Amino acid sequence: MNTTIPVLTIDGPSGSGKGTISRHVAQRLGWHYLDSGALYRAVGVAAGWADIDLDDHGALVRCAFDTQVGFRADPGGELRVVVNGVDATDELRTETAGAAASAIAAIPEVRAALKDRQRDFRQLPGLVADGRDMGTVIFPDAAIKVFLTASAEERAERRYKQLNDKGVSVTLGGLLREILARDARDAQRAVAPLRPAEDAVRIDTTGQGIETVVERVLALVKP
Ligand SMILES: Nc1ncnc2c1ncn2[C@@H]1O[C@H](COP(=O)(O)OP(=O)(O)OP(=O)(O)O)[C@@H](O)[C@H]1O
Ligand SMILES: Nc1ccn([C@H]2C[C@H](O)[C@@H](COP(=O)(O)O)O2)c(=O)n1
Repeated sequence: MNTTIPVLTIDGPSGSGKGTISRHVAQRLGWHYLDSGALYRAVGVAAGWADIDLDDHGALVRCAFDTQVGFRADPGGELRVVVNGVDATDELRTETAGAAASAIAAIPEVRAALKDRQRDFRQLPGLVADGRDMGTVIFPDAAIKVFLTASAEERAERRYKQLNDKGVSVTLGGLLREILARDARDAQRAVAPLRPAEDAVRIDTTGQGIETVVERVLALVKP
């Protein structure tokens, strides 16, 4: 593992703002960005395209090894995710894809299959990596580790607004149930469960705007 390249890990539960904050911070620092959840989502979506049953662990592990995932910025600077040659960005962001990703992420061999791919993102001048186990398993030597939280109610409201803005019809109650179910599965699995690294700085973002949180994280990098 290359330990000379700086890494900032940002872990936390669904809707805590990991992706948003990580992208802003990476941009401000001029560092690379790893959306590790997109890899799990991509495998889940690719498995769906191939009609693989979520109980067929052997086929899911092969799918994790075989699925090609590419990241590229569109002309507006938005990150697009290409799965096996298909732009799957919108499909990856659905709650169905999130739930499938959470289910396959509980399979230890799937996690092992994706480990090196995540570590390959560690490139100069530095990396901001977001997920569930960035600080605990993938980059345990990271210099700065953040664990973002927010109340489940606020996370559901954020997701509700995000989906409403996209014209997706959902209910707040349904989103809250999905978030709580995903939190429980991600935190209770046997391997690499969602939890803060012992040396992580915990930031509760409830009631805090994006800019405030970005500045709090940047302050850890440039004390
Ligand atoms: N501090 C914040 N205050 C208000 N809204 C926020 C904040 N952080 C993120 N958001 C909004 O909440 C929504 C979810 O954020 P984001 O997708 O970054 O969360 P996430 O933790 O990466 O979720 P997931 O794990 O499901 O991918 C987005 O619409 C984002 O703009
Ligand atoms: N490092 C990671 C990243 C993601 N997962 C799993 C668990 C999540 O519920 C799911 C989707 O992630 P998201 O895009 O919402 O960040 O993928 C994981 O286990 N480990």
